[in-house]
Amino acid sequence: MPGTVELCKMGKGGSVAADERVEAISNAIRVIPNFPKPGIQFQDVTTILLDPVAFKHTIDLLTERYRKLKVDVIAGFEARGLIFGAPLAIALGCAFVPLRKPGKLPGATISADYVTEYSTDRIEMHVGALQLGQRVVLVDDLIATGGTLRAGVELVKKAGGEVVEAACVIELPELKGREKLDGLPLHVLVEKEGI
Ligand SMILES: O=P(O)(O)OC[C@H]1O[C@H](OP(=O)(O)OP(=O)(O)O)[C@H](O)[C@@H]1O
Ligand SMILES: Nc1ncnc2[nH]cnc12
Repeated sequence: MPGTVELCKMGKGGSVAADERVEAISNAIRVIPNFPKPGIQFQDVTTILLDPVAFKHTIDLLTERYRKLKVDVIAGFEARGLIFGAPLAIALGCAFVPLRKPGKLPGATISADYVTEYSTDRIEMHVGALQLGQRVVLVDDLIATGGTLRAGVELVKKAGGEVVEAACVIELPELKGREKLDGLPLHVLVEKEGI
């Protein structure tokens, strides 16, 4: 997979080199053509979850990166960002804030609308989930057009937090999502073709 090694120069990490771990993660991702719409190459991360070694490599690589930064909060996007974000927060010993689809959070919320590769949607965050000035890393499984992450940045800013970086397991570079992030650092483990 071109580019994956360069995307993940961690120095000394676990006992397995970072590039080998990235390759194991990349190999564990299943591609489902034409889901949920014709023309979409769906990058299915549920097959990472079936492989405990690849799943652990994913959380370990992200932990090694964010242990070095001062991070107060990991914010993960429903649905698949919750899967990777929550164990990362545990590993870092910091708070986890879920960013959820409309109507799912029971308390008062703030929201931001966005457009993805195949849908229009909204994310919500609980009022009071973030404290003023907290340093936040946004986590999702994948960046495509960048609409979801951009909405996450908007939400964190509305709540008075500071987004330090965004982290995704997968980037679809052809969809140029990075360009929507206005220079926010984006850390990805694997690049894939999405269309
Ligand atoms: O960069 P973007 O174009 O915004 O697309 C990326 C988003 O799309 C997918 O979620 P989806 O909207 O399919 O929701 P789901 O995880 O609930 O299925 C993916 O998990 C990201 O959250
Ligand atoms: N190609 C893709 N695979 C998986 N999730 C996605 N979200 C947006 N585009 C996607």
